[in-house]
Amino acid sequence: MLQPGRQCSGSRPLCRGSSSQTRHKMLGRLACNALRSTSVCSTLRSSSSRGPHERWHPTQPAPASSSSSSSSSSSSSSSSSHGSGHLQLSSNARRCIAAAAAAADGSAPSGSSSSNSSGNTLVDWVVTNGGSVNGVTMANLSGSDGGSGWGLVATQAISQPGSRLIELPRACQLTYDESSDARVLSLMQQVPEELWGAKLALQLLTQRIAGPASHYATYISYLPVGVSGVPLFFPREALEAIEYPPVVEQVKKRGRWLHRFSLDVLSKLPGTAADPFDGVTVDTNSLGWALAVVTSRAFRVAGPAAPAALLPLIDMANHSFEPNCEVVPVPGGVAMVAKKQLTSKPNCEVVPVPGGVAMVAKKQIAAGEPLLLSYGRLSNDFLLMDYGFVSPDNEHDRVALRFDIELVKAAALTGGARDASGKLLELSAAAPWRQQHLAKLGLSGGGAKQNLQVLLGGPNFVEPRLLAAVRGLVATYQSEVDALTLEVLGSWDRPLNKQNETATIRILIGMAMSALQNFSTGLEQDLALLNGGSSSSSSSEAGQTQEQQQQQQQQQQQQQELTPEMRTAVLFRSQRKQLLLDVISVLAEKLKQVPRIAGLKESPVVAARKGQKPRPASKKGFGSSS
Ligand SMILES: C[S@@+](CC[C@H](N)C(=O)[O-])C[C@H]1O[C@@H](n2cnc3c(N)ncnc32)[C@H](O)[C@@H]1O
Repeated sequence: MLQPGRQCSGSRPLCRGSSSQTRHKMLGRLACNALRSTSVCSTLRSSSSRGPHERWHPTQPAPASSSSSSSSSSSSSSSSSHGSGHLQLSSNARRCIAAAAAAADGSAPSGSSSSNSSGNTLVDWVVTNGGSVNGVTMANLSGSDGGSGWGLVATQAISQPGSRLIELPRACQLTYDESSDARVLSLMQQVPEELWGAKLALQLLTQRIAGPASHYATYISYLPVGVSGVPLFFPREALEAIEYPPVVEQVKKRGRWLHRFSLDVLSKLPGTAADPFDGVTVDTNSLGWALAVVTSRAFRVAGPAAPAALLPLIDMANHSFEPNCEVVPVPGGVAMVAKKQLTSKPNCEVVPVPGGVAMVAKKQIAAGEPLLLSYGRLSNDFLLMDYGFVSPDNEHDRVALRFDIELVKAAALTGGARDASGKLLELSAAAPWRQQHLAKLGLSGGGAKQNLQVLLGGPNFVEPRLLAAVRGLVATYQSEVDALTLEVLGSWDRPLNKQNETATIRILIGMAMSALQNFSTGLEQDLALLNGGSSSSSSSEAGQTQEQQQQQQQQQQQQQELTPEMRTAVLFRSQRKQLLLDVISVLAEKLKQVPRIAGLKESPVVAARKGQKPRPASKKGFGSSS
């Protein structure tokens, strides 16, 4: 599932992240993940090492490789100086990219020799192309804004919320519409709708390959060489170390699509009339780079149905959940333009001018303060997959579980759930009314409405749908469930009865515990890894053999040498565990409170046993039934 990019003001997220590292290492990893083929991996892995946050440079090859001997129009250049397995570039591609990079003098924040030293060129480019930049500059904030790489900073105090800091007319946005190259549009039609980022990636690649001829050459020279934090480029061991199937599967799916599309579609283009890439073969690596740039930076300015856009300069703003800026659409206008035939009467006409976008201040901002945007209310899954970082204490974070009745049954055992007579609960969803209940929640019955992913975390700690499902499964009688709306069943305020609520909470605890058990390590071990192996569990114990001690030392050394990707993977999974533990502790507290809930009745079974007349389930106070 790809996340839609950021939208303007208030709706979905807008931008996607970047960071960088060695391009070829990254590309090799992408291919490895996609192909799982040692030979291809080792071929692509031969790489030169580059520092983080590097940008394209005149001496640096483009992320597009020649089709080598198979391409008629892209005669292979001499092989690269980076080693025998290095990807070869067509001389055409080299020329283009070199010139594109030469169009800018900017540099990457790492301060490496190949990087731009300022963002002035990009600022100038925006202004030259009809945009405006007021009191903003690009800066390497070295993480002081909570981000990484380039950031934006206020050069003067901004006293008025709503002040336009950067304005980009349509001409400054890298996007596509019906007037774009028909060959690119035709390629885009072969991209599945949910991979919206890949469509814009194809457009980005045409501009990249066009080199200095591209209107966007300056902007492209500021794009990161690699997007290292994004798991699409993780080595296999780091990807597996994430240990969280919703992310790992999605990353693999993206990798597989990239590989297939480049092989089945893009590799066949050179030499044909359908080729928009000037004879340059766009391979998995090139497409992967473009996709990662788009998913980490693109904005969906015109809503999820319209094409995404790259917004030069604005996309240098780093993310915060408490941003001081936002991106808003600027309404279009009209312009009076001369007709082609000036001799005709009238010789002028009024034409609509499409709207642009602006980055505006949300609040007062002091001079020197970083300018930050929210990329959206994203869980760490999406921050990691699309932007390559995770946010600690992310209130939008959730852990996704797959709803499966067998897992719920196991969770009932793990959580020690009991039925109204005190016996261990034996759940069954077999009764038709239970199936209907689950189907109403989209958790059974198949069909388009089925979505088996349920979430833990967030303000309710448990997705209401899951709470409603479990309460329904635990209920003894159909009438208990039928009497209530799904909304009521999914609300913590409206427990069914004491026994049902107790068993429900125990099952939910059991689900969270089972999810924790799916990880191969505990939270403590992860924290120790992140802290360089300094946990008490890793200290030498008396009575250890020499071999054991050596092994332990080796482990500690590995811990200290966590690669950046491994570190990200371990950090991510440790946060999943922390979230699950938090959910368990809140649920345990709720469990304690059940006997104290004022007015909460006994289950009909217990009530009957105690000789009370069971009250019929009532809709009173619970809203209308659906
Ligand atoms: C739209 S770009 C922002 C500009 C980017 N820093 C650059 O150097 O080009 C998004 C990328 O910036 C980095 N980034 C942004 N906000 C961040 C944050 N809060 N923490 C860590 N990295 C962040 C990530 O690499 C992300 O993929």
